[in-house]
Amino acid sequence: MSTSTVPAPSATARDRAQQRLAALATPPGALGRLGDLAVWLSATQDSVPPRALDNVRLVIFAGDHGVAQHGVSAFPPEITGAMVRTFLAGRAGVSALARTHGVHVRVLDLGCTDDFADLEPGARTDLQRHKVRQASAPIHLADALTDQEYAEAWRAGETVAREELGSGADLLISGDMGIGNTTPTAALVAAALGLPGSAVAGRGTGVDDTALAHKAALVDQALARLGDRAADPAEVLRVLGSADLVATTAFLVTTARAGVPALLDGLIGVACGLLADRIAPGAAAWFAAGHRSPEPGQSLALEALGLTPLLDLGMRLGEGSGAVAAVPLLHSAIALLRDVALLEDLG
Ligand SMILES: O=C(O)c1ccc[n+]([C@@H]2O[C@H](COP(=O)([O-])O)[C@@H](O)[C@H]2O)c1
Ligand SMILES: Cc1cc2nc[nH]c2cc1C
Repeated sequence: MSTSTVPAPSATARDRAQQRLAALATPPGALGRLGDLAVWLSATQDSVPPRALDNVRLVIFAGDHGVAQHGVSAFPPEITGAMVRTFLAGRAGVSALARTHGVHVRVLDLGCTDDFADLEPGARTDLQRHKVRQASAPIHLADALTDQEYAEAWRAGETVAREELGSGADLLISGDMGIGNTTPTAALVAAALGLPGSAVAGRGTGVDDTALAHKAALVDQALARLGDRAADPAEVLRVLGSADLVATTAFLVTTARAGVPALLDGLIGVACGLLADRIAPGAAAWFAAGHRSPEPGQSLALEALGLTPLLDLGMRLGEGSGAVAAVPLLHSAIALLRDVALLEDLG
């Protein structure tokens, strides 16, 4: 794993895109954030106007979390495997959105308790398996992963990113599936920003007030276990994360290093984006935020990354769904900077 700084998107292309935006046959600033988005895409592609995005790819990182056995979710852990099967059947929320918006979907199992052994060989083609372990350890009681498991999960995330980039991806999205995963991701944000559990804990799949207070207390217990290891972001990820969260972070770092933009989803994607930027400073310049989740930890992490989400629809599904829902806005931004006449051409 390399921790050096990530080269920034092209400043020259950004300046040229900004000039083109200012020269369009629109009142200054009239395209609002779509204009900013087009400028960002130009900088990441080193192209003015930006090229069309015709190979947008989503990888859903799936895994179970030991903490899910400790009263932090409104749903049982068995839902994780059941939803992976639903992705394979193309019937999940994100499947419908991805089909509508032409986004390619792939599912990677890093640590589901379900071994999917009963799946027909034909049905397995969309499920890649790199099972690091069956569920991470409960983070308030033990380190989520060993050093070896961490390294294995990191390599799996790097490999899947390279494969997706090798398929010609021009925008990558990370999605997640894992009952209980809003607890470790809240803990990751808390550790990265020096906040207590009560500031980051949210309702996830819809827990009541009692479970919410319990969740915040478990995050505090996990932070106390972490102690001064909080100074090392890779160690934070190993102790408080999981195989799927490590792989997601590696995927985002690898994407940024390859100079390809990524669209972040809800709490899970943004928490991993924050860790990616801590592990590989500068990575965040390659990220845009698809949507705002009601999870407080997501808003805190977005602010720390300097990102404003494109959509604010109250979505809290995960799976990459909020990012996929924002993909049409990227197409709109590109079309505007590419196709609108210049003021000087009006005659
Ligand atoms: O992306 C989000 O911000 C988000 C917010 C709430 C729930 N989720 C999804 O719900 C699951 C985690 O919720 P929980 O309550 O089990 O921690 C997991 O599969 C996520 O994809 C995701
Ligand atoms: C049904 C269901 C679908 C999900 N998708 C992502 N997280 C989820 C959690 C549940 C409970």
